[in-house]
Amino acid sequence: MIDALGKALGPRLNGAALLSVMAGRTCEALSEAARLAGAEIPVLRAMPNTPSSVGAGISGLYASAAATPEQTSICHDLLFAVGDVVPVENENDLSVVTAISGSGPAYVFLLAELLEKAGQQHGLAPNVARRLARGTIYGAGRMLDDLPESAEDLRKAVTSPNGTTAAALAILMKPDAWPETVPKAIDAATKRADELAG
Ligand SMILES: NC(=O)C1=CN([C@@H]2O[C@H](COP(=O)(O)OP(=O)(O)OC[C@H]3O[C@@H](n4cnc5c(N)ncnc54)[C@H](O)[C@@H]3O)[C@@H](O)[C@H]2O)C=CC1
Ligand SMILES: O=C(O)[C@@H]1CCC=N1
Repeated sequence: MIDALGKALGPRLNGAALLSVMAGRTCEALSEAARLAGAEIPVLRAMPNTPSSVGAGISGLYASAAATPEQTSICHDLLFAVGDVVPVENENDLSVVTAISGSGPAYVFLLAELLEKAGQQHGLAPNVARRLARGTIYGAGRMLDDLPESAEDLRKAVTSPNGTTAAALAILMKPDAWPETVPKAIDAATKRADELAG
């Protein structure tokens, strides 16, 4: 697709910079595609995420050496219009950025799905379970954003001694549960981003 796009746009690209949001595809491969299409242009790569659609995105941004500070600044501002921007110095880091924040909303949505289903299995009406699951994730996200405490400290503050949270976390924090599966999932997504480089 990028090759076809290059062919169509090539002659008009000179003087421009290319900001790609494609997972995996490297600046070098994109520069080469543009070069084949007759344009020598600097390439920058961003990894945004879907919360950008509600102005709450977070994007990793990498500028190849060929990009000018002005081009980098324009791309930063473009992404900043829909959320926060984290510059990365090494292009390779975009793979783990993709795994954490690019794909990350899906992990949170999965948690929302599972909380909602569990609530229903315990007899809550679907709309009640849905409101509770979504409201909880929204509120916890707000706390993470607004408060200076670490995620660990916020978790501990919810966990009353010998209470309900401790009972749930004893399952989720078993060594072969989230502490093992979350890093494994991030490894798999990072590896896939590397593979998508081609
Ligand atoms: N979905 C996400 O949260 C994010 C996706 N990306 C990147 O955005 C890109 C698109 O991802 P998605 O939107 O998830 O995929 P998608 O498969 O949902 O959307 C791709 C769209 O491109 C269209 N398309 C495919 N080939 C085409 C062609 N030759 N000419 C014109 N249109 C064509 C398809 O019909 C489809 O509407 C990928 O490179 C992905 O890595 C980046 C950050 C986040
Ligand atoms: O799933 C994907 O490959 C893309 C990249 C990040 C989010 N969606």
